[in-house]
Amino acid sequence: MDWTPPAVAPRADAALTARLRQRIDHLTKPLGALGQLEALMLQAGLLQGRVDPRLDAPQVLVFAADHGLAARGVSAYPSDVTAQMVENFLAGGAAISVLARLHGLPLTVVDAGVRGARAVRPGLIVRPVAPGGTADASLGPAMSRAQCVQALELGREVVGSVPGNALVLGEMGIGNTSAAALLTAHFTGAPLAACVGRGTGLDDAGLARKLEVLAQVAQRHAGVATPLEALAAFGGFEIAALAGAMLQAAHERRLIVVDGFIVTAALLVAHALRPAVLEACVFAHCSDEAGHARALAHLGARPLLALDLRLGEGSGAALAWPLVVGAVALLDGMASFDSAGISGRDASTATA
Ligand SMILES: O=C(O)c1ccc[n+]([C@@H]2O[C@H](COP(=O)([O-])O)[C@@H](O)[C@H]2O)c1
Ligand SMILES: Cc1cc2nc[nH]c2cc1C
Repeated sequence: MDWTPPAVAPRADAALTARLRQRIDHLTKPLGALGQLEALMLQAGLLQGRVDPRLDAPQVLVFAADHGLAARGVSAYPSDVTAQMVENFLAGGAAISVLARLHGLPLTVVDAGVRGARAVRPGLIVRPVAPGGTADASLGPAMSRAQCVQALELGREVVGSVPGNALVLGEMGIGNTSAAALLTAHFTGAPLAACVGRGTGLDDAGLARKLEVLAQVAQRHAGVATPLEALAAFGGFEIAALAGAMLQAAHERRLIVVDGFIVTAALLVAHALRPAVLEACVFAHCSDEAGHARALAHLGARPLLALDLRLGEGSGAALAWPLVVGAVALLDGMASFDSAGISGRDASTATA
């Protein structure tokens, strides 16, 4: 499949790493006492190429699309809910709407292929790759090669159209834990059964049926070779757009706050194409959905939170956002041992 991802070069800057480490270690706290936030400080500084990273015009982007495979009864909810939730996002009543408002983050919803027609409004980008969503992956590829490239490019363009240097990414799409499970099994090598979960809340019988259907889909597409072939085989448009968005964001050295299972599945694709995309990624939480922990382990990721969330729509990433803000603010605003006249560790050994 012909598509060249944007360049995402790894940046191993030993001098800047040493300066950041020095700065972090001299803040007025016991060495290492800010734990994972110190790793975040270092990451933000390296990403931006400066010892004093800043968060500028952060944005929430939620990519939405429908899945043909939903017709096979793999979700606890009907596909209609995708379009209905898009309206809820825009009306301000969804979890992500509340959290984005709370944190002063502009929310943009991207219709990458949600069933039904909708008018363009502020906060909504309508760019369906196919108006009805993806095709049923149990019958053939969820999307054509051309559609796959179109969705990847959509994600890139959306990122290019919004300001700022940090993105909180989410998704919405009934059936998309199925696509995410298939992608996770494909990219991590974990057994499919370990990657398939209850999604929106299937009962035991529903989960067994979902696993049966997904095993057929995996079997049908067992020959997929490249990352883009896997993405096209399993879908969906919102996942492909997210992969494109993450690659573009990493290319521009924007910070990406990764939400749950589905956004991480999109990252598996992006990572397979450009491994250095991880340098831009902050992992918000470990979802309750089976398979997310596998994907995170494959990426060597350590998420900030574990709240048993399984909502999606960027809600976990928005909940973790204040931790990112906190880390950057602490790096910027805390006094150093020298500036505050506080005795460092060396003083205790000197008097011992
Ligand atoms: O982000 C997650 O980890 C997550 C886990 C389970 C479900 N979801 C959300 O639920 C929808 C997909 O669930 P399902 O059962 O329809 O495949 C989709 O809109 C996701 O945003 C999201
Ligand atoms: C109501 C509802 C809200 C959601 N938000 C993200 N996925 C969702 C799935 C459902 C069913």
